[in-house]
Parts: sequence; C-alpha cells; structure tokens
Amino acid sequence: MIAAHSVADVRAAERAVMALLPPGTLMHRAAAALDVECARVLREATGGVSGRRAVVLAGSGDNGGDALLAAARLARRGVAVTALTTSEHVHPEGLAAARAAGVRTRPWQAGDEDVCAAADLVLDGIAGIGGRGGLRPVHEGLSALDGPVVVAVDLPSGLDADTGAVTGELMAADVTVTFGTAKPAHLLAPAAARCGRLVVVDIGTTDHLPAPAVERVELADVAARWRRAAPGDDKYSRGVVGVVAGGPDYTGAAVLAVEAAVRAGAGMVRYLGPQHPAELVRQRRPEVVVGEGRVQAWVLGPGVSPDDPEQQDRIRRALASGEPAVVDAGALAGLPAALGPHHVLTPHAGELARLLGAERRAVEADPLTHARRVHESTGATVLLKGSVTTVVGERGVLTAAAAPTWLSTAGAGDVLAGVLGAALAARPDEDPAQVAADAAVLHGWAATLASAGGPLAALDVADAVPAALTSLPGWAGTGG
Ligand SMILES: NC(=O)C1=CN([C@@H]2O[C@H](COP(=O)(O)OP(=O)(O)OC[C@H]3O[C@@H](n4cnc5c(N)ncnc54)[C@H](O)[C@@H]3O)[C@@H](O)[C@H]2O)[C@@H](O)CC1
Ligand SMILES: Nc1ncnc2c1ncn2[C@@H]1O[C@H](COP(=O)(O)OP(=O)(O)O)[C@@H](O)[C@H]1O
Ligand SMILES: [K+]
Repeated sequence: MIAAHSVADVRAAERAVMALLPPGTLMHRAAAALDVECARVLREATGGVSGRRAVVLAGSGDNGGDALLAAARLARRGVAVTALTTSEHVHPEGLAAARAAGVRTRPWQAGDEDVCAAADLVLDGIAGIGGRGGLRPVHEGLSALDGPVVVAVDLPSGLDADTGAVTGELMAADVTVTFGTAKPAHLLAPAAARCGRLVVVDIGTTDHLPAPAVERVELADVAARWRRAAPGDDKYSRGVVGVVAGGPDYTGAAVLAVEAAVRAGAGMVRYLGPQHPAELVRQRRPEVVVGEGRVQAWVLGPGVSPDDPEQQDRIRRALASGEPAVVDAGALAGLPAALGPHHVLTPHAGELARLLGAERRAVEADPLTHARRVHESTGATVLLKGSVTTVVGERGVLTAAAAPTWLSTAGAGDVLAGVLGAALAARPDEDPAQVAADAAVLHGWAATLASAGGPLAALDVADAVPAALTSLPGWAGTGG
C-alpha cells in the first residue's frame, strides 16, 4: 500500500516536527534528497554529473527554497546551474546559498523555455503543495518542453495536491521527489500520469501523520486479503453470486460477468435473465445455475437495457434485498433513493457524468471530486473506472493503478463487475470499498497477464484471473 496525506495533515506534521528542530532542518533534508536524485538522474541520462547543465526554476514559496538549496548542492558537484526565479520574492537563504555556490541566478524572462530546453536537467520548484491552477500563462511554454530530464520538487507545479485535478497546462515530470509522504495527486488521475517515477523521502514527519487521505492498493495487499477456500467451506459459505446481466441486444455481457465471477472463486453463480443470454451462459459455463434463489452478493446491470422491464424489476428487487451489489452499466440508469455503502456503483467517466448531469471532460479532469459527489449524494460506495480506478467509500479513498492501457476494451468492465461480485460474496463483513479496490487491482493484474504487452480480449482477462491470483507476490506465503 502507498499512503498519501492531505495538505493540511502534511503541514500539521511539518509544524510539529519543526518545533523540535533547528530552523530550516526540514528544508535542508528535502534539498539533500533532491540533490541525490538529480545526480542519479543526470548520471542515468548523460553518463555523468560534473560539467552537465541544469536549470532550476524557483518560485515564491518553500518549494522554491528547496529547489535553490538543491541548486547550491548540485553546483558544488560541478554541475553548471542556472536558477531562474519566477517571483520577485524567493526564499532568501536559498538564494544566498545558491549564489555562494556559484549558481547563476536571474529572473525568468519570456522565451526562457529555450534556456530550459538546452539543459540536461530541469528542476521544477515553481510551486508545491501550495500551488494550483496549472502553470501561469508566462510559463505555459514549459508544457511542451522536450529534451531535458524533468525532476519535480514535491509535485509538478500547478497541480492541486489534494485532488489531483489538472485545470491548466503542466510540465510533466520524469521523476517527482516528494517529502514525508505521498500527496493524493501522486496517486490520483489525471495527475499521477504527469508525475513520472515517484520518490518518497523520509524527512522525519512519519510519526506525526494521521491516517492517510488516499491509499493505493498494491498486489501484495490483495494477496493478503483475498479470501481462500478453507477446509470447512462449502459452495454456500464461499459465497453465491447472483448475476442480472444481458438482454436481447447485449448477450455477451452476461457471459463475461458470469465467467469472471466463476474464475474469481465464487462458490456458485446464479444467472437471471432472458432465454437467449441464459443459453449462451449455460453453454460457456455449465456450472452456472439459471434462476432465482438465495445469494450473498449481486452483479447488476452489465448489458441490461434501461428499457427492459423484467431485468430492471430484478435489479430493483436485488437493490432492496440488503445484500451487497455491484451496480454497473444498465443498473446505473434508474437508481433508487435508498442506497448504502454495500452498493458499489461502478461507472466509467461517461456514466458518472450522466449521474451528475456534468460534462464527461469535467469528470476526467477531476475524477476524485466528482466520484466523491456521487458517494455523498447517494451513500453508495463509488468505484470510478479509468486508467487509475478511484474508489470512494465511507472510510476514505482507495486507488488501483498499473492496469495496462490495452484494458480499455469492450467488455472489460463486465469482467470487473463479475470479479467484484465474487469478492463481495466471499467477504461480506469487510469494508466494501476495500473489497472493490482489491477487485480492481486483481482485474488490472489479470489484464497484465492476458495482455503480455499487446492487445487483449475481455474474456481472456476473466480466464487469467486464477493465474493472476496465484502469481500475486506473497500469495503462497499467505495461505493460498
Ligand atoms: N514546511 C516545511 O518545512 C517543508 C516544506 N517543504 C516544501 O515547501 C513546499 C510548500 O511550501 P509553500 O507553502 O510555501 O507552498 P509553495 O512552495 O507551493 O508556494 C505557494 C506559492 O506559490 C505560488 N503559486 C501557487 N500556484 C502557482 C502556480 N500555479 N504557478 C506559480 N506560482 C504559484 C503562490 O504565490 C503561492 O503562495 C512543499 O511543496 C515542499 O516543497 C519542504 O521543504 C519540506 C519541509
Ligand atoms: N487507459 C486505461 N488504462 C488502463 N485501464 C483502463 C484504461 N481505460 C479504461 N480502463 C479499464 O478498463 C475497464 C473498462 O471498463 P468499461 O468502460 O466499463 O468497459 P465496458 O463497458 O466495455 O465493459 C475498466 O476496468 C477501466 O478501469
Ligand atoms: K514543483
């Protein structure tokens, strides 16, 4: 798990530690880590450090102070450093240290993108956790910078650290060096993709940080939590999944959701739907029972039309049953007023936008804020799909990343719904958001195996789930 803390919590932890240390200690720790990372990156990119050219961009806040102190250290290693200040007021001690070490310093001027482009490395210290709104117009040209390695101090300047919203131009980083803990923007879409490799540096604040605001679930976490079949189990205790999916138009969604639930370890799968998809489901998976009966969790909506009265009636009854449910695709169309955290809504950005009456583009620019809005207005757990999947539940925010981009293929969402249904049925007493994030991580890992770097078919993702489970790091050591 990678933990990220809110700006308010980071500032409080830094205040607590600073009260115990000589002034400037934390900034010097940050600068020392930046210096080491910049030297590493320069060596990787150019084969050396001394004699290489670096441009350091330094803004008005402490982020600029970190950058200037790092500039001084790099200059002492023999790097030719130019510091361009982007504000009239920059950290005085940092500026003095940089000048004393031989750094050339001057204010940023129009056209300085070219100076940056000619460098081996650019260190972005324009703004950190106090920044937002994207690069200022005068620096916007940096968004097209091509050539030098870019290292961001704390985060690419202009990102909103708490939400990961991208509301303007940014200079994407190859490496981001952050202090004390990750910030939500490092883990959330769309910001995470602009941060490059993330390096979290311990500056002594760890013991002063509360519970994280956002957690990224990793493969080892899934291995530790995924429910195994135990000697005392029978098919009912392992969890029966009821699938209401498919219709006259979308028969395949039923097959995909059912296949995924079976492969993810459901004790039994019941299918409810019209005759044609039911026949296809039976052909593909003779294990499935067609018809009503008791279930431990529901998968509702893949391939269901909003105008299909029989399927919509089954969905309504399932939502009112009190059992946990995955609420996907056609089940998102007419949500009842009474939803709870055991209902896991699984929209993609377009579906979430429709739920809110918002623009899809607005959701994509700030997925967390929009997912949170749906969680707050419905009471349901919200799993928003995308290159990073964001889960908002009662106890906080979880993310699943690292799915291959080839997963953006028709039917992949139906497979996720089935995997999640099996997990909810098997883990009835756990936080549904945690279960949902685990399912999304497993789904992404199964896609990685199915893809092997190339195109994949959604059904292959479902079929890769058992191998994905057994290849999780720590699976064997944790009872599998
Ligand atoms: N407090 C501490 O002791 C520590 C702070 N650290 C550094 O301090 C930073 C936070 O410092 P600050 O609170 O001064 O905040 P920033 O350094 O992020 O600066 C905020 C200022 O930047 C300007 N700004 C905001 N958005 C901008 C944009 N889009 N473009 C250009 N300028 C913009 C505004 O004038 C704002 O007041 C962290 O990101 C980290 O780099 C580190 O040194 C670790 C220890
Ligand atoms: N760019 C991407 N990189 C990685 N995974 C993605 C990307 N875009 C979408 N996904 C994942 O692919 C799946 C697509 O689901 P969905 O949009 O519901 O498709 P469908 O409705 O066709 O089944 C989701 O699990 C989503 O998180
Ligand atoms: K920065």
